Amino acid sequence: MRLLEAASFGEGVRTALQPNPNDAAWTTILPRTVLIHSHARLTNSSALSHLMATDYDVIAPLLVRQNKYWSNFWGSASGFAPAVAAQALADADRLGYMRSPDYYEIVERHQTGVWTVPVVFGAVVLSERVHDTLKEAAQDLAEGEAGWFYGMAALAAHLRHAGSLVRVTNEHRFGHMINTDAYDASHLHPDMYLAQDNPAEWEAVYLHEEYNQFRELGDMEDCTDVYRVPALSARFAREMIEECENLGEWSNGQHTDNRLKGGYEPVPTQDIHFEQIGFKDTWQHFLRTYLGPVANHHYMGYHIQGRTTLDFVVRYRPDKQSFLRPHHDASTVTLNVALNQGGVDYQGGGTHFLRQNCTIKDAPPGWGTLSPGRLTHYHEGLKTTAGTRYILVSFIDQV
Ligand SMILES: O=C(O)CCC(=O)C(=O)O
Ligand SMILES: [Fe+2]
Repeated sequence: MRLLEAASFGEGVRTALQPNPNDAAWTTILPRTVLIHSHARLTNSSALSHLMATDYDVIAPLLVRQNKYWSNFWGSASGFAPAVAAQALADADRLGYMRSPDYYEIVERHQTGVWTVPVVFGAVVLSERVHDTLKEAAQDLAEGEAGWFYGMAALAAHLRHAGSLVRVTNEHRFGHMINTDAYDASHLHPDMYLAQDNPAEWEAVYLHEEYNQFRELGDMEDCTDVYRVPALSARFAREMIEECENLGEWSNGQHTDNRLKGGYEPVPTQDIHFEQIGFKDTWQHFLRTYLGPVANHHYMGYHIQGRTTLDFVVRYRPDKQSFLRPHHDASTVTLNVALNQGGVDYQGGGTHFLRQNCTIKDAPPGWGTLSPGRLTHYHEGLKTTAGTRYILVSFIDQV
């Protein structure tokens, strides 16, 4: 097997099929050619062997964006000029998407099988029988400039001319497509914002690795109704600090705050609100999807919808704001997540609950605490005596 990486469809196919003539291995026709786009994730480790076991001219595994209907095949298409191979590229230009009546059934795997379709993207296995057609399509594409879409559309036009059928199979779960529509390069860490778009990838990197064990963590001894939550990964914690420091627009910790509706903050911190770094939507998704089950487990009957009064990152420093005086939060439940390591990155600090007389201190980055707001858990931020302490705070309400 030979593995090739290419920046475009044309380049990839040309390199695979028209190789260096001095390289003897390249002059043989390969029994199969597999094209895989960087957005395709074949998470089923048997995906390729399932596909190789078939003997179709062209077969693609069904790959769908997570929680979406967007997939790597078209159920139907308009604009093919039949049997005019020379016009393949013009065809690709004219090609129009049409949804077939059974599209949803196939995407949701209510019906499984092998389906004949006009065009596929993402990942495709081609038999040696269509080698020449693949070569023609590659020759059609100008040096390096044709992208994946035109490449695959031109290939589909050539295959149609040659009488070869393009198929997609949903007989197995093969994997999914990455969604980069919302990728915003203006963020320092754009992937951190894609929790909703690519949940599997996001969870693997940004959710705490022990998240699923939250049920095993009971009430904290001597700290009634306060719960430790394995919320976010250490990498999330680091990147969140970097994202905030990259923006650098920390408030000055004064009572007057024009980011707030009333313009007044009774218990001001030096902070950056999630609106300022464009993280609000992602955070609401996190609360609904991941924190909701935790809150409902510990505080029976409490369902988080993603509504909060404020979400922000606080920065404590001995020379700037170093502590926060006792107060009640404007929340029903507060989530307070450590973003860096007490005893290492800073000295002192911690959350002290006055009525319960307990202190949460030196939690590892990514670990959070849930505590009731407004009435029972009067608390303060203890003095940071050296270094910089960062925490993420979210004031959560059910309605
Ligand atoms: O420093 C802490 O852990 C407490 C922070 C806090 O109470 C708040 O931001 O409302
Ligand atoms: Fe607070």
